[in-house]
Amino acid sequence: MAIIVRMVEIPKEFHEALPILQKIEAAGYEAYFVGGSVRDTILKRPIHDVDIATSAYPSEVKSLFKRTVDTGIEHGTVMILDHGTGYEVTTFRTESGYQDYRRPDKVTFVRSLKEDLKRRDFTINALALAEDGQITDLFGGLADIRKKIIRAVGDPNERFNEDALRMMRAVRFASQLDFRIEDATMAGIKKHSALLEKIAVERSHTEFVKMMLGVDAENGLNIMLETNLYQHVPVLKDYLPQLQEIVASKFHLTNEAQVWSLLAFKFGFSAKQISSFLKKWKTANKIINDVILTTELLFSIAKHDVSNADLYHAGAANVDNAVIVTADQAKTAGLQERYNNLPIKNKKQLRITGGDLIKRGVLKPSPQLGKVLDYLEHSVVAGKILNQPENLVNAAINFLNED
Ligand SMILES: Nc1ccn([C@@H]2O[C@H](COP(=O)(O)OP(=O)(O)OP(=O)(O)O)[C@@H](O)[C@H]2O)c(=O)n1
Ligand SMILES: [Mg+2]
Repeated sequence: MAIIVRMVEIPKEFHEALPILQKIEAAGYEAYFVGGSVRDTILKRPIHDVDIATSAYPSEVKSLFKRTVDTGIEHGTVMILDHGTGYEVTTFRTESGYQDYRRPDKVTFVRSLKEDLKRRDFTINALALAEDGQITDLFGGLADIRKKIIRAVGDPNERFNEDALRMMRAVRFASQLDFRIEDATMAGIKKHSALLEKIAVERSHTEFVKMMLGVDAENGLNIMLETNLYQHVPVLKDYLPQLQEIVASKFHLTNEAQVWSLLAFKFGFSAKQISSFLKKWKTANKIINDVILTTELLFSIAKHDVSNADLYHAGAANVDNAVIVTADQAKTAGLQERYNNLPIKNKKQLRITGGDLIKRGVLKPSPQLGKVLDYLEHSVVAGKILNQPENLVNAAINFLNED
C-alpha cells in the first residue's frame, strides 16, 4: 500500500521516542512519527512537538507500557511516560460529522495508516516517518515540500468544512514556510472564508499571530485580504486600506505585542480603541498593556517628537518593540541609547521616598505626598533635577512653596 518515496536520517529529537515505536511494532502493530515534526524534518527546520500515530487501539497501547496518562483518550491519545519526557501516541482514526465546522461528532479508530493520513489537512502534514527512516507519502507531500506548495489533502472543500481553522493554518504555513497556496486550495478558502466565524477566536488568534511573525508575513496578510478571511476575524474588515498599506510595507516582527502595535498604529487607535480591539481578539491583558505603550511611542516617533518622558513611560521592552515596528533606522536612531541613559528607569530608583520626606519634615503625611513624588519623578526623567537626596529634598520644598 505504502508509496515509499524517501529514506531520511532520524533527527535527534526523535531518538528518545524510538523505543516507543519499536515496542509497539514488536507487539505486531504499526507506529510512525506524523504531523508537523515530519514536515519540519524534511525542511530542516527546528522540531518542537513529536507526535506518534499507531494502528494499536488505546487499550492496546496502554497494555504495552508501564506509565501512561489518558491525555485525550476520547480521540485516541495516550501519553507514554516510560521513555523520556512523555510522548503522545494517537491511534489511527477517521473523523466524521463536523456539524460545527470545528470538531468531529464522531471519531472512529482504524487500523489503516492511509485512512489516518487521508483526514489530515495538507499534503505537507500528511507524511509518516517510520522508525527505520522510511517516509510514507500517499498524497505527494514530499513533492509539494520541494515545490513549496500548500495543498489540501483530497477535496479542499471537505477539509475546510471539517475544520474551518485550517484556512488560517494554510495562511500561517504560507508565511512561516514561505510557501504558495495551490489554486484549488486557495479557491476553497475563498469559498469558505465565512466559516472562520464558527471558530473560537482564541484559535484564530494563535494562527494569526504566528502568521504575522512568519518570514513572509506580508504575503500571509495579503492572502487573508485576497481570500476575504480578514472579514471574518474581529475588527479587521473595517480597515482594508490600512491593511493594504501594511501588506505593501516591509516588516519583520518578533513578538505578539509588535503584531498588534503595528495594526493599532496604522489604524490610528487610541488606548481605549486598542483595548476594545484586543479584547475582541481575546488577547492577554499584559499584551494589551504593552501594545498601548508601544503604540503611543510609535505615534511620537512618527511625529519626530520623542521625549525622555515618552521613553520612560514605555519601558525598555516597548522601546525595543517600537523600534522594530517602525523598521526605519533613520526615525529611531539613538532611541534605545537614550532610554539606557535615562537617570531612572522606574519610580523605585528615585533616591528618596515619601517616608524620607516626612522624616526630614518637608511635609506631613497627606495626599500632597503623591503629587510631590510624581513631580520629582518627572523632573528627574526630564533631566531637570539630579537624582540625589539633597537635590530631591530641595526640589520638593520649592515645589511645595510654589504650589
Ligand atoms: N486542524 C488541523 C490540525 C492538525 N491537523 C493534523 O495534525 C497534525 C499536528 O497538528 P499541529 O501540531 O496542530 O500542527 P503542526 O502541523 O504540527 O504544526 P506546528 O509545527 O505548528 O505544530 C498536523 O500536521 C496535521 O496532520 C489537521 O489535519 N487539521
Ligand atoms: Mg505540531
